[in-house]
Amino acid sequence: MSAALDPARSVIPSDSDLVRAARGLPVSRTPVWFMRQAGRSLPEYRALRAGTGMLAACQDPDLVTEITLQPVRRHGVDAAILFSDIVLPLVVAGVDIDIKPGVGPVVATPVRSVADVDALPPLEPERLVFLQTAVRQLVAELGPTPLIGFAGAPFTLATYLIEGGPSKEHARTKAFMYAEPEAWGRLLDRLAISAATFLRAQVDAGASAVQLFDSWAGVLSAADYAERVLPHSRAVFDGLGGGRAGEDRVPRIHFGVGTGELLPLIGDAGADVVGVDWRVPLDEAARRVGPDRSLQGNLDPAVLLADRATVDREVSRVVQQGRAARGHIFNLGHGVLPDTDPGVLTHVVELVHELSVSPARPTTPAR
Ligand SMILES: Cc1c2[nH]c(c1CCC(=O)O)Cc1[nH]c(c(CCC(=O)O)c1C)Cc1[nH]c(c(CCC(=O)O)c1C)Cc1[nH]c(c(C)c1CCC(=O)O)C2
Repeated sequence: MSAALDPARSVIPSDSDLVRAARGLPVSRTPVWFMRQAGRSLPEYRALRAGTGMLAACQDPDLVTEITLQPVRRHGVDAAILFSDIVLPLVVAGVDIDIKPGVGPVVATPVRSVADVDALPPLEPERLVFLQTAVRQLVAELGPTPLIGFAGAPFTLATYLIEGGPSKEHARTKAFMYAEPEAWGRLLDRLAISAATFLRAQVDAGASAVQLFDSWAGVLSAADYAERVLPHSRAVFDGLGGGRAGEDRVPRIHFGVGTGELLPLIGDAGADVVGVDWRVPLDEAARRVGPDRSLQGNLDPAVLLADRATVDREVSRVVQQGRAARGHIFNLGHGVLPDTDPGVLTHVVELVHELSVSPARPTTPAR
């Protein structure tokens, strides 16, 4: 059952287990949600999306609301994540991008020169009315369950703009970064402003936490990341406003794949929570990130395709290793794979809760 439907867990989103874990406060049980929890693993998603393009769906507040709620109802996860996409701020600003099924974002005119960078249209906040409508509707429907807003980080968005689509090596992106440092800086500055605008709109409308996805940052060395990328990611968080970590601002989660060597830096960019993929165990990740930040992760999404005994063993290992962190939000190490059995996801939510119930903060009110 979702927290929204469970009267025993009458909390407000800003005091939910997710927000508390992000701040390193005691929780009633380890909060759990899944990256890509809304999407093709759910038959109700496939039914609702039939006949509507991905980018059209993301700009329809009623569809966004319904799709975002589907996994909360079905799995009883501890957070909703807004149904959207990292390229949406670019699309809304007028950049010609399509999301091709089975491929990902494809850019009609890739960014390959200083002139291309300067020609990128800015994101006008007035164009985000649909987004704020969706967030407000969601906050009303979700009750005590927090809504996570998100944006793509400047580097990861730059990879799509420069490559023109998904890429493994990101060779053109790196070549541009090395050969055109000034244009690179200008591109990432612009992307940081648009990401901050996109996040700000969601927070102003009531999102309880934000996640900045720098999915492909792991292709960089720590030195290049620190010098050429981190300052721009930090600018996104700075542009979001609010004070230091605490009650006066929504928690910030920062995630990338293959970032084992970058974990301390990812935290330094301004995160309260560092997202970890499956490559680094959470106890080791906690050492790398230090005592001032919480962790999110990190079950290998492929484990969910294995037998039940393997799932249970791996879930319990992740819960156990997560205890080394200041706070732990259970998640996968990357998004739900489309052919995942949704029943297994529901089982994982129940198991994480069972394994982590804490007597220190009972879920039913004391008499
Ligand atoms: C790199 C990236 C993208 N988009 C996103 C990232 C960062 C996260 C990550 O590292 O996976 C972020 C994203 N995209 C989507 C969400 C929704 C929220 C959630 O449930 O996590 C989020 C958080 C929906 C989506 N975004 C997309 C889908 C699938 C489209 C569909 O259902 O038709 C969904 C549910 C499309 C998309 N968009 C993108 C890709 C690679 C794809 C997959 C293409 C495919 O395999 O068909 C770019």
